[in-house]
Amino acid sequence: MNINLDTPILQIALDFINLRRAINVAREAVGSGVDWIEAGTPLIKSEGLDSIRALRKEFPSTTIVADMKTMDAGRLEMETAAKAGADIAVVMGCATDATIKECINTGKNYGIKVEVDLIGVTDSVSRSIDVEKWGADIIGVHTAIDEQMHGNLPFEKLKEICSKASIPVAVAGGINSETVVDAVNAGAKIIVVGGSICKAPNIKIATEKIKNAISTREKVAEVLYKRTSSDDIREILERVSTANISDGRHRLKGIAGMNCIGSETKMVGRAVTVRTYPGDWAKPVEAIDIAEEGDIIVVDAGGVGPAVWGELATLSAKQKGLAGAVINGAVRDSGEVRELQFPVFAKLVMPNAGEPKGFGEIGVPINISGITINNGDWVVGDSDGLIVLPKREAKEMANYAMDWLERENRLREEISQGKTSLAEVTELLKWTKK
Ligand SMILES: O=C(CO)[C@H](O)[C@H](O)COP(=O)(O)O
Repeated sequence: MNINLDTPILQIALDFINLRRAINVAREAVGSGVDWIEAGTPLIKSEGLDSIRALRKEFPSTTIVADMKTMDAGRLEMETAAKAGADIAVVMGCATDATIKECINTGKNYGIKVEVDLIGVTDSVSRSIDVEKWGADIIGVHTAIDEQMHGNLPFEKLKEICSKASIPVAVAGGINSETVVDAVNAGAKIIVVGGSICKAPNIKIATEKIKNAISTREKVAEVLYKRTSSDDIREILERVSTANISDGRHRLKGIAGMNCIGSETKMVGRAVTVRTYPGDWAKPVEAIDIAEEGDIIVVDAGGVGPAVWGELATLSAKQKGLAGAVINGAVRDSGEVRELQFPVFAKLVMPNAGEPKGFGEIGVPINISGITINNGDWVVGDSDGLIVLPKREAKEMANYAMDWLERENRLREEISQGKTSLAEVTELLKWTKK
């Protein structure tokens, strides 16, 4: 095959574990303008090289890329990919020189192109020069999905690598309809897009958006398929659910047994922690004045009454622009609190308050239902309950949560479009433990 470099090529990366889902998405994407199809590494690992055979059969005239991510045994892996029907196969740039050379020679022997993926390579510019010298056909500039969760994108070295390479450069790693323009402007000839097409509820619209951005070089605004690199994660946390955050963090435990008073249950903010004693409402109320706009007062009053929070505290917190309150103890005036439409999560509701004695502390680590909360940690509440994001890990947790939200958007669409079930769509039984 010859690679036509006149216009950038759009390659879809099918990062599914399930071949049937992958083929359905590929069908829609190719029909909407995707040029090349990549069998993603998770697909090849879960369904084997049969995934390449199936794609070849389904798309006889489309270029198929096998993202083998070869690290060793270069000859065998390139040979089997070629025999399964791949046109291009991928070896890792961080593999040994011997493996990369073996892949390139095998590619030449079997008539497939070999791409060297520079994921994780420290000196990616000099590695790209070396692999071109050895006869590689494509250089892949790539930011790993896991790295994307820390806010990294593949553009840092892209321009320099493109300017030095005389073979095509492919770029991958969280490309969406905005960043694709940066990729093309930097000189990338092959644009690899996984999530922002494969997780889209509407594959046609998602593909066309990216195709348009490539051809016009104008960014098409996107709210999903973005990862934040800053600590200002409020916008993401307002979009995702506590379930998304939990799933993204390997089913992280939330705080159970706290109910929200009122219908306004979504709450996002940084914790101002308060440790007090049953019924002593002095420190919780003092904390309202210390807190800043958007914060959440999180009180540990031992999980028992009398009440340490009520209508007037709620009104004060609302007026100050706080985002909510969590009371591991009791709340009163629930009717009035509800009317104020301010999220207050509490363990108990009772009529009697205690006295403001002034014991306890503000801004100290507290523990509610086995979950530690430090002052400044992010807290998210919704109709499922509460979840805490430790401040040092919050950015990454928010990005993973967003990824889960995007995946569920796609699954929801597949379930409703196919009038089928979650088990059916995901082939659940096939992928459960044997
Ligand atoms: O090879 C991959 C991961 O190693 C992906 O296929 C590639 O990163 C494209 O997917 P996304 O656009 O979701 O980053």
